[in-house]
Amino acid sequence: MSLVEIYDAYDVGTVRALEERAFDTVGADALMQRAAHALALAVAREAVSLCGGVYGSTIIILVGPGNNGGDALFAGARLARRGARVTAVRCLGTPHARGLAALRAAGGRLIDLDDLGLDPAARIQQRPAADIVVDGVLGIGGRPGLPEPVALLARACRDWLVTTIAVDLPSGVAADTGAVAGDAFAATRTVTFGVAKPCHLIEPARGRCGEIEVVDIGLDPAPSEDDRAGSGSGRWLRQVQTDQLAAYLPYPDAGSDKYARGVVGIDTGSDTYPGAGVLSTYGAVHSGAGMVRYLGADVPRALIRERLPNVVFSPGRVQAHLVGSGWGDRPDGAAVLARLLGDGLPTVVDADGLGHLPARVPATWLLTPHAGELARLLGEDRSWVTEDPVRAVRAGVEKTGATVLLKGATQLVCTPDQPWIDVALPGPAWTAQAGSGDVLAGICATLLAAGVRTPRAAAAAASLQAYAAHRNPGPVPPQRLAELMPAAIARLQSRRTRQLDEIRRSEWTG
Ligand SMILES: NC(=O)C1=CN([C@@H]2O[C@H](COP(=O)(O)OP(=O)(O)OC[C@H]3O[C@@H](n4cnc5c(N)ncnc54)[C@H](O)[C@@H]3O)[C@@H](O)[C@H]2O)[C@@H](O)CC1
Ligand SMILES: [K+]
Repeated sequence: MSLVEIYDAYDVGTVRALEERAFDTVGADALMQRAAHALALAVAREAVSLCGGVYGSTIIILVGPGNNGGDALFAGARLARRGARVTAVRCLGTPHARGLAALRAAGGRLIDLDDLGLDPAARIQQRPAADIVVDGVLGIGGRPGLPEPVALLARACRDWLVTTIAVDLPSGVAADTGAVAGDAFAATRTVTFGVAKPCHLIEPARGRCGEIEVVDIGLDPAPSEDDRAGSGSGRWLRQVQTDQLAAYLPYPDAGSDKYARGVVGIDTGSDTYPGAGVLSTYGAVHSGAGMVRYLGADVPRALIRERLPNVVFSPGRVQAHLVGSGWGDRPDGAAVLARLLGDGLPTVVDADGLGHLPARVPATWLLTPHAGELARLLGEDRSWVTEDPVRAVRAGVEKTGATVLLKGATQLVCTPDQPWIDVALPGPAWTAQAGSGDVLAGICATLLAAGVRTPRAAAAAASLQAYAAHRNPGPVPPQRLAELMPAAIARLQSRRTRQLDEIRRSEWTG
């Protein structure tokens, strides 16, 4: 998956509300035909690249009992009319009647899943005999998980790397949470309709989607508050784009001094865990702070003094605080946080600091837990967080009043009184390593000290780290990745300059 393709995602209830409105204006049949048309085009493009054309390509259409299978069957009919050899495979229940009739009329055929000859006892399944598989088993009406032997087929397609195009979403993933409870299809490409759904943005489901294509079938792309409220959960996720990241970062101008860029006060690390203090300070220093004051324990202090001569070690004016990373069991933790609460400054609380939070904190405070830390904060199991990270990050905000950045494969930012949840740019898997979170906390604090609003600072910091990691792939240690941050910021600044030039030009010509 490339860095960013899609922007807003809505839960199934909201999508259903949008569809209801479109039924009234365009009609259900037209919606399905538009979906089938877009799907057939995507499959045809794949057939051209794999087989040199649609004519003569072999396509298997996997169909379930709902409209997802209907989309797939109508697309199969279009492809059969262009000379593809199309076989539909009945996977669950009774296929969409009109879709099946259209496929048959175009020369396609229907077989049962048993006819594919999968053997549950075999260690290695036969390769499904198709150039392309279209997964129309389950869409937004699907419950997570796949019954056998559909699960077996999903595994066979995945193991043989069969080019698989998912209709709306890969069957087996949970549309609203992004969870993958059991087996699910792993698509090469997912063609989704109207708007994206949370599973297209949240891991592990996102990793099953391959390239994602959102096609316009006539749904309103901007649901109203009523559409969202009607859905019960009202999930609205917004994927940060690289252009937005470039616009969110603070850049100094000729009149900026160190206070305009921001002074960060850091009390992280401990004599037992000095590395966290060093790394969070690296993060702050390399993401553009005007000045960093390190006010933590002696051992990290000595290490920082050796490595970063620009860091100041005396107390004084600061514009944002960062605490908690690598504190370990710190007896005065609660007292430190209570004192900071009185300061009224934006404050990042990371890692061990989260165990000392006052009952309520302002939304200018940013908590940066990973799944285990958020679970502890909420008195839940870690799995409660990972099975539905959107629910969990919202619960974190409700419990504390703070803005919460939930770290992990997908990084979510939730803040009080904002109806959507920001999804940071996805980073490469290499960023999952000890120390990444400490560096990230430092970047967050720098952006807060520069005056960036807390939720925006959190989404931008997490996205900046992912962006830098994408530009420097491989097992780059966190301190080195911090050192690569200036080049990433410079690149984003050039991008921002180009954006502003374009805006000015269009204003002149427009
Ligand atoms: N509603 C609309 O306006 C449009 C819907 N479209 C398509 O329709 C899809 C939604 O259609 P449906 O609501 O019919 O839902 P699905 O096609 O997702 O299937 C729901 C059916 O599958 C069964 N089922 C669900 N999970 C199961 C499981 N784990 N094991 C066994 N059976 C299971 C359900 O009992 C139900 O019968 C969308 O994803 C999209 O592909 C498109 O045609 C575009 C327009
Ligand atoms: K599907």
